[in-house]
Amino acid sequence: MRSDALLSVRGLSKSFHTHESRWRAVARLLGVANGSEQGKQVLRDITFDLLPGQALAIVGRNGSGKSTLLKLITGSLLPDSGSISCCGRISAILELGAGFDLHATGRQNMAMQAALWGVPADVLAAQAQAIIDYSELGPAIDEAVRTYSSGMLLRLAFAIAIHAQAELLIVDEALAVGDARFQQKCMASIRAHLARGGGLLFVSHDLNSVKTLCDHAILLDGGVIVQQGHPASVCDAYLSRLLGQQAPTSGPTSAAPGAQASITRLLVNGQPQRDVALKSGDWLEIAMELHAHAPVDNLAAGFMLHDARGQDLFGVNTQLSGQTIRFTQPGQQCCVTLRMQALLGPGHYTITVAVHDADDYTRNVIFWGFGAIALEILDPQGGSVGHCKLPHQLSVTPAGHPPSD
Ligand SMILES: Nc1ncnc2c1ncn2[C@@H]1O[C@H](COP(=O)(O)OP(=O)(O)OP(=O)(O)O)[C@@H](O)[C@H]1O
Repeated sequence: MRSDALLSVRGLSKSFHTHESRWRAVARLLGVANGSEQGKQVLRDITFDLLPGQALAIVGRNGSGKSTLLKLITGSLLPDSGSISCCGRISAILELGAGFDLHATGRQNMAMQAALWGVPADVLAAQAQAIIDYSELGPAIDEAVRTYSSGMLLRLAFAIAIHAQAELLIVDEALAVGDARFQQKCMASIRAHLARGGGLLFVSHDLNSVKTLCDHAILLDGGVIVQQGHPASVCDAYLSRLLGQQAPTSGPTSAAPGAQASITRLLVNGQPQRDVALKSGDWLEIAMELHAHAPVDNLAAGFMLHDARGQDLFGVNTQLSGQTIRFTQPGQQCCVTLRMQALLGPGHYTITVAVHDADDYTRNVIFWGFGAIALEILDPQGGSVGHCKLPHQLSVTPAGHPPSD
């Protein structure tokens, strides 16, 4: 264990004994029966540390064990083996509404939840109005929680969790139900919590949120950690597994084994280059040549621009622009060309290139080049900040005299 860790998880394993007899459960608890013999093992030998100020994402497909891991950490489940140590209090939003008494009001639930997380009564009394204001629930705070929408449940749950001033905040999927403005407010509060040296454990299928919020990620598959590291590469590895590919392809183009077509050439501004530097406002051309190995219908070729954290900024594909790629016999070829004006702020970007089934990007994946092209935008003129460099006019005129067109 790292001495500076906020949360330390070592060799954690968990099985569920769904059809276990009472006698066998007793024998297992007494250590005279092997727990893994009969149970379904959902987590195996999980080890990681979470440091103060760190935001750690756990990603993985449905059933990979993410929620079980969070339940072990919050103590609502017990592990078969391994240890968990946390230097501080934990506040968690696991399933929205879980832990709330649906017949009690928001205000009453606030008091019950705070007590559950060990918030002292005087701290709660001092914080109560701030929690209510933060939730923006207004008079609904005195209505029964069973009448709340999922967005209102999130407002209450998050307001309580963030004001509990726990060292470790755990959020499982919940933020997705909030409206955009409340989500941004949650994100800002989480960042402030991290800046104060708190930790975040974040489970989400929304990879953009993972990449925006977290600085480290763990990929769970079949109950084991299969990769950990920078969120962008862990998210790429996760998508790779979902798409049935071995590993992210960031280098030269390659065809998936047995694919009905392959990419024979990928040119960036007419060159077989993978790194390109442009001035803001320059044009970028990506040309991709496809070669059929077998008849195939209904393919789409697409491009996604990401920022330096891997977050999606702009995506386009042939299906979205009403064009279909179809090969009726082997040997046929086509070229897909994207011309795009780089109306971008200075910085580093990547572009993912993919060819897949037009209706379902997880099917018939011919090629998926994560961040296949690295783009640097140079902007000697400056004049604005942010990812976009939109055509604009900014003027100062005497009051009452709007600028003329
Ligand atoms: N109480 C339980 N009894 C038996 N099996 C369980 C129980 N809870 C979870 N499981 C099983 O454990 C496995 C992991 O479930 P878990 O909910 O942790 O996955 P997850 O990664 O959070 O999935 P999702 O993304 O769908 O929320 C699944 O196969 C699930 O069916």
